[in-house]
Amino acid sequence: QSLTPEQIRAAVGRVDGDYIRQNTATGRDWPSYGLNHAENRFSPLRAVNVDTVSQLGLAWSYDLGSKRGVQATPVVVGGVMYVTASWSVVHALNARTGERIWTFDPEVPREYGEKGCCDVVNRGVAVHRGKVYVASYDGRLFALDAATGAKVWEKDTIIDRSRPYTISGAVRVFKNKVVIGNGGAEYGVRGYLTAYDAETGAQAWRWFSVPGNPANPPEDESMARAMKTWDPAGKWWEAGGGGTMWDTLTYDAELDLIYVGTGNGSPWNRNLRSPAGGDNLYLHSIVALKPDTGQYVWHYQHAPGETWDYTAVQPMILADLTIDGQPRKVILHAPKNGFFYVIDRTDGRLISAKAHTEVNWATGYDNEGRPIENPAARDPTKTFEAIPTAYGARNWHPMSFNPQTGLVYMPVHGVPLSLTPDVNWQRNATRPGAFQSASGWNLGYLLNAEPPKAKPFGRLVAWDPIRQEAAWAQDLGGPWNGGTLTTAGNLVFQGTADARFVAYDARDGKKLWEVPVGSGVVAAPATYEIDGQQYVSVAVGWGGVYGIVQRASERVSPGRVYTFRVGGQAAMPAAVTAERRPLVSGIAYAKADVEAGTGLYVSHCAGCHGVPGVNSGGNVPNLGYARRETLEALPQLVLGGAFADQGMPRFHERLNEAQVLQIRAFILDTVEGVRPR
Ligand SMILES: O=C(O)c1cc(C(=O)O)c2c(n1)C(=O)C(=O)c1cc(C(=O)O)[nH]c1-2
Ligand SMILES: [Ca+2]
Repeated sequence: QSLTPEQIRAAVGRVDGDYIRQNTATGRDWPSYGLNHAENRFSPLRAVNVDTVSQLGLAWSYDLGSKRGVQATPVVVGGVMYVTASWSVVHALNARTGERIWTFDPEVPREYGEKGCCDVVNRGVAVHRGKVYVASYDGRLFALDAATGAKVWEKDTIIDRSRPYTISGAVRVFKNKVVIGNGGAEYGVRGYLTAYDAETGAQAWRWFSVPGNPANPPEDESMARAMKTWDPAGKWWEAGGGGTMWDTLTYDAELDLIYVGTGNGSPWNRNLRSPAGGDNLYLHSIVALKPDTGQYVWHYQHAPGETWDYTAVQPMILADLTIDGQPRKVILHAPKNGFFYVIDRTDGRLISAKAHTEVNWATGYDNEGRPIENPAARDPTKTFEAIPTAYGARNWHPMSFNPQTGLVYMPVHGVPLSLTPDVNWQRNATRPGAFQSASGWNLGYLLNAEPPKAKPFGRLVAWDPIRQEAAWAQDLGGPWNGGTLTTAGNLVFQGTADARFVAYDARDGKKLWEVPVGSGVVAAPATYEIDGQQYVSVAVGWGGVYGIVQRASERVSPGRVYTFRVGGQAAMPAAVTAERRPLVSGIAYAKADVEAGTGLYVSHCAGCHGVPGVNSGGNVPNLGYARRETLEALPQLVLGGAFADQGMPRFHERLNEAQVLQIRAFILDTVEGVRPR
């Protein structure tokens, strides 16, 4: 049952692009993040199917030892599973038994935690010719020996260490090149994608998604063209411009192109970034590049002049569909902005775009493939409650496409947020009331300065991309549910925010099976076969940008991989439940401090700790429910760096004791406002 290093080396040694393509027919392994290069997450395995799914039982579980978000899709080859947990730690497991083979910890300095917007997460590894590749949160890329976890090479992918670049995304390997982007556009960075030789780590190419300083020559023609779509008066290059490529990436072997989705602008607010307007290429676009050189081929920009933290980085799927009687090679794409896009991947032309949920920033698309905008959506003087919000109608949670049913299975959600133009924005200035500005955020908007009116929701939607309409939907109660997997057994698997793992009939959405798991689930499941037995695995661990501050389940177990098979008999691990504490009370505060404390809380604390007392917190505690002793000692804890090992900054250079007491006054006063009487 146990695997020797020789067996592992032989199994992973075989993996390359051809291997991944051949595996598409059998689905025996799960050799890359989205299963195959099309990233459709459709497994041809059918031993687990609508008739047998009710017999699924636990085969094994494995404790990842993490307390923050777990977003990885496990990669499984030849009976070995590679899965990542928070802080970019890699675990190699025997996929038959759950036994640990090795772990690799890149030892991300915990003070790096605040340099990323959205939790210290990692979406997974790539494997190729005997190596495992992972990118760490602090931007280093590692090649590891698949059998031992020993480091083969390491590269610093960050071009400017004075900027808060981070990496959350899963690495991909295409044509013997390791490709990785990065994040940081909430802070102010210039997005780029880099390819490295898989064997040696030597840099092969780099493509920037937005232009740099116009005083310097553009890197290539695509940058020369892009430059004309930005107003130099905005000095966008000082704030980096954004366009970070922090998630989706696919390879089209047929057309020999890679497709990458780009992110939002830095700062968010275009009126400040590029005052004269302009499309601001290549923000919020899908860009086709040549895999050998990184050369630009075409782009499609869904949201010209992006200004709402909308991003095109949400997972793409490649498919061949018959549309109006014609066979079409398409990209299926449902980014944050609420539309579902079908794009011709031979030339980047829009075939169709349809709102799949409530949308108020645009009413539809014109014949040129441009959105018809609602003018209020970028009014420089008024608050706009964009729908969807920056949390997206969808986010990075992977969707799947089942060619048998013709349906795309996507987690859809809404988290309300209002945007008020921040006319006093100054780059990198810490300003009370400017969200997370003390950590270096550069938005150019105030968040929720006016309370939003929308209500949060979450559902699983089965979308027909040809008819551009929903075939069925399941209400999931609240936002931020896991990614999906679909199979030839006509199943859809999804973990939920309220800590369940569920299987549905892919045809009609009927719920067929569910099991409680140890915490809310955000990652997508994987399935594979070993010795004729089909397994279904999901990495569980609540987190991500919404999960930091809120949760939908009181189960708060550490990150864990659960693996199921028909007839599995293992005992489910006991769940850890959040300690139920009352709203904090019994501490005196000065009412006069509340106003100043509100501004400081928003600029220093809100991004991780949420709004005190309105909910019981996410994977970072809500201070409205803190122990009294904690709040009594708040100045020492905050200024002394008591939680530095968990990623909380030591604030002694940013705050003084009087200011921490102002923050505490805000916390306590907010708690009084929500305390039931
Ligand atoms: O602009 C960026 O560079 C960037 C990076 C990331 C990231 O790397 O995780 C996220 C976002 N933006 C973002 O807007 C967002 O909603 C988001 C959610 C998450 C998450 O892991 O839950 N990451 C990110
Ligand atoms: Ca962003």
